[in-house]
Amino acid sequence: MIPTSFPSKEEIARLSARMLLEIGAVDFNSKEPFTLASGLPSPSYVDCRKLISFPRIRSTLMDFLTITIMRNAGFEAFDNIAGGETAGIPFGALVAERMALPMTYVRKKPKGYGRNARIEGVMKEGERVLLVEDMTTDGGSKLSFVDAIRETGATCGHTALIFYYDIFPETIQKLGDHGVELHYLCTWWDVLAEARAQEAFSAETLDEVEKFLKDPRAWQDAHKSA
Ligand SMILES: O=P(O)(O)OC[C@H]1O[C@H](OP(=O)(O)OP(=O)(O)O)[C@H](O)[C@@H]1O
Ligand SMILES: O=C(O)c1cc(=O)[nH]c(=O)[nH]1
Repeated sequence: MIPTSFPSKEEIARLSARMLLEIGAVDFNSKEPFTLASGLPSPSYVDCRKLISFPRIRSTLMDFLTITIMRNAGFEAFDNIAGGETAGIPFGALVAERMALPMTYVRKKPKGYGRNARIEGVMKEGERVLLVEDMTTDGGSKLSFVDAIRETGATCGHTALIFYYDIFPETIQKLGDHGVELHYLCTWWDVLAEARAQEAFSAETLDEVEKFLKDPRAWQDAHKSA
């Protein structure tokens, strides 16, 4: 069903951060950092894939994402919703259902056999495609997905996701230079504020994470061989 009530951006961010914390989708470990898709280390990791297993939270967040897309980009702005392999696919399906639009998905790489496609489902020339993903760190995967969509002759000027790192200042610029606008529900700053309010992790852990969030490149340089 198409959502018709529009909570404020701030309320959406606060509630989304709380939901991610409540289901244990947020992990902090500065002693054994996570390796990101970019290959770089991080003391924090958000696993939005877990959301699909929690129907109440999943449904509320997908309503929030649909509202955010319509409020920011327009109510009739898209013809086709594309999920990014892998984590973006279920969210793409859930948003497409809410917006009553066709759905497709984009592979990270051509399949290698069969049609050797990167786009699955039907995507037509001239269609306005919204790329739906779970999250973005530095936007690298989004550029590749958008390029695959554009190769079909469709247009793609927007990507919508649940979680945006918001610590690499060049991310929005990089996407903007590629003609892509970013829409999201919450960031590390929302999660950190909520984690502090709830005392969800030790103060020492949160201080170390904040150090990373404030200067991620310096933190990564110091932990590259960790
Ligand atoms: O490159 P960015 O735009 O900053 O986003 C980071 C990517 O990392 C995750 O995917 P991952 O490579 O872990 O694959 P998965 O979706 O198959 O789990 C996530 O789903 C994003 O696509
Ligand atoms: O950049 C990534 O690979 C990444 C970071 C993160 O916090 N969560 C995730 O699923 N991927």
